[in-house]
Amino acid sequence: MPDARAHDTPDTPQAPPCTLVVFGAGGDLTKRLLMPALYNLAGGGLLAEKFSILGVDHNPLTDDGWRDDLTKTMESFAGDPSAEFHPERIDPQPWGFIRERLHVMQGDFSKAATFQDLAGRLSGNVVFYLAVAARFFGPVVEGLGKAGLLEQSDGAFRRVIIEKPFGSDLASAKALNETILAQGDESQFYRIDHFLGKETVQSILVIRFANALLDPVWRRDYVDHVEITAAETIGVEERGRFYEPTGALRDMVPNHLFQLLTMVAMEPPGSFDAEAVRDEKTRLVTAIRPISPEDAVRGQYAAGREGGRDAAAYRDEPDVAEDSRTETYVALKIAIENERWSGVPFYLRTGKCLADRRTEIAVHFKPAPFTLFKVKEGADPSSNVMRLRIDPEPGSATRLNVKRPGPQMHLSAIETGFRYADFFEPASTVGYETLIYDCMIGDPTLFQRADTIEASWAAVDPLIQAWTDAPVCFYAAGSPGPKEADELLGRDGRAWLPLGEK
Ligand SMILES: NC(=O)C1=CN([C@@H]2O[C@H](COP(=O)(O)OP(=O)(O)OC[C@H]3O[C@@H](n4cnc5c(N)ncnc54)[C@H](OP(=O)(O)O)[C@@H]3O)[C@@H](O)[C@H]2O)C=CC1
Ligand SMILES: O=C1O[C@H](COP(=O)(O)O)[C@@H](O)[C@H](O)[C@H]1O
Repeated sequence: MPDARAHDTPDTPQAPPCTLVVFGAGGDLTKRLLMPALYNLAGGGLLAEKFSILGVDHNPLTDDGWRDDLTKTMESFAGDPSAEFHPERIDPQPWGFIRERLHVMQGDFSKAATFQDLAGRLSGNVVFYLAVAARFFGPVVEGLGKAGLLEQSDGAFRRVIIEKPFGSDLASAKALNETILAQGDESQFYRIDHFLGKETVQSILVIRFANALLDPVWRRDYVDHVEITAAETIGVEERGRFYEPTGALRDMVPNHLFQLLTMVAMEPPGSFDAEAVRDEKTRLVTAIRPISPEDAVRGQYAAGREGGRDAAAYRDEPDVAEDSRTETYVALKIAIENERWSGVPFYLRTGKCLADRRTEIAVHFKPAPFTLFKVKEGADPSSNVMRLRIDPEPGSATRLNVKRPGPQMHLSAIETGFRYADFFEPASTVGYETLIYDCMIGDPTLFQRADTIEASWAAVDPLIQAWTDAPVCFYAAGSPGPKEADELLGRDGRAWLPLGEK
């Protein structure tokens, strides 16, 4: 069954009628993520009868051909646990709803004729989805602007969803913002970060601000340090061409990891108004002290063992140079210069081909102040750690000390927590449902504003500059990462939570 749990509560209104124009109709994102998301929205009854989809691609597709291709792809997901989206079966009703609304036109993104052609076909509300390589973001928005397709008249909206990566450094992100904002207003542009479509990421603000138990201790007086991990077991697979000039820092840090950082560290906004939330995010990112190369580790996977099999080195992957210095791993120590977090280090790590697939935030609290329970030298009670688990098993776990049963006052550290799956039905959503729906209803809360993106690039720019031609530290595929990353925390008398263990 399609699953639009995020929206299928009775008070969730249907999105207004609109045309979704998908640039990159024949692409991977369209097949693997956009179509499942639309299917789920249709299943939740959240798309209007007058909703339609118009694909644009330079490949010669026909309406029937595109419909058949997408039907086959959707059906191939059913029951395939390796697919991002794998319902038990594809329900013909919502898929039929989407299928009959699919239309496609051939067009080159770099040709003005494509946009003139589009202008002849569109009226009313339109969301343009740029499921295209980043080099086309600027040209497509310029094409739309010059053809008058971003003019909002007679109460109709024209909005543009822009995929990632948004720029490759501060200068390019600024230039891209300038290009797009010359064609329309900030309120028309929805810069996507798919981490914000994850239910558990959105839940961080609820956990922080809706629990009186946590809110007062979420600050430097009680928090010792925070770890943010986005570890993957997969390598770059077939994406070497994209990954070589990109690397782990650009691919994951100023976007996904900083979004997690803002959720866990921002001040409470005055309201859940989109601009109030985004103002606080920008304020937080702006408070990051420029990251010094001494507080950063860049690694690259060498050959190793992963999942009981030999795993290739990054340099042996397709489309990767044999002497590549692109990093597939980053570890950072970040300082936030504000009243709440001054003196509390935030350690971030992300990488490919690691020992574990895990996205989580671990808040390490300071030790209890009183040593009443210090049983013997070196046997202090463990510090409390609250782990907000995002992937692969959403939930949370908190380490507490309890008395071990027995005549003596001996302590044990236990973990108490919850798994979303124990309380809510498992979702087969892909995360893009929320984002597409929010754009249709004009709610930009979960999208990146121009100033947040620029502040994020500004924070990592010193590293990008310092790392041009810098060597990488190697780590074996399937390992927890380079030893230099352990030393980064070791210098501060701390250690990462181990990867490869629960
Ligand atoms: N795929 C994914 O899982 C994810 C992708 N993204 C982002 O989404 C965007 C799209 O990615 P993805 O779907 O993988 O990209 P693809 O290259 O698979 O899709 C782009 C589509 O546009 C077509 N195209 C290329 N050049 C032109 C042109 N000049 N005029 C018209 N059509 C053209 C391509 O055709 P052809 O194949 O012939 O070149 C292809 O069909 C990127 O920005 C990516 O970073 C973000 C997160 C995940
Ligand atoms: O955007 C990206 O994210 C994925 C990781 O996302 P997840 O939702 O699977 O955790 C990463 O693999 C990819 O390199 C990056 O471009």
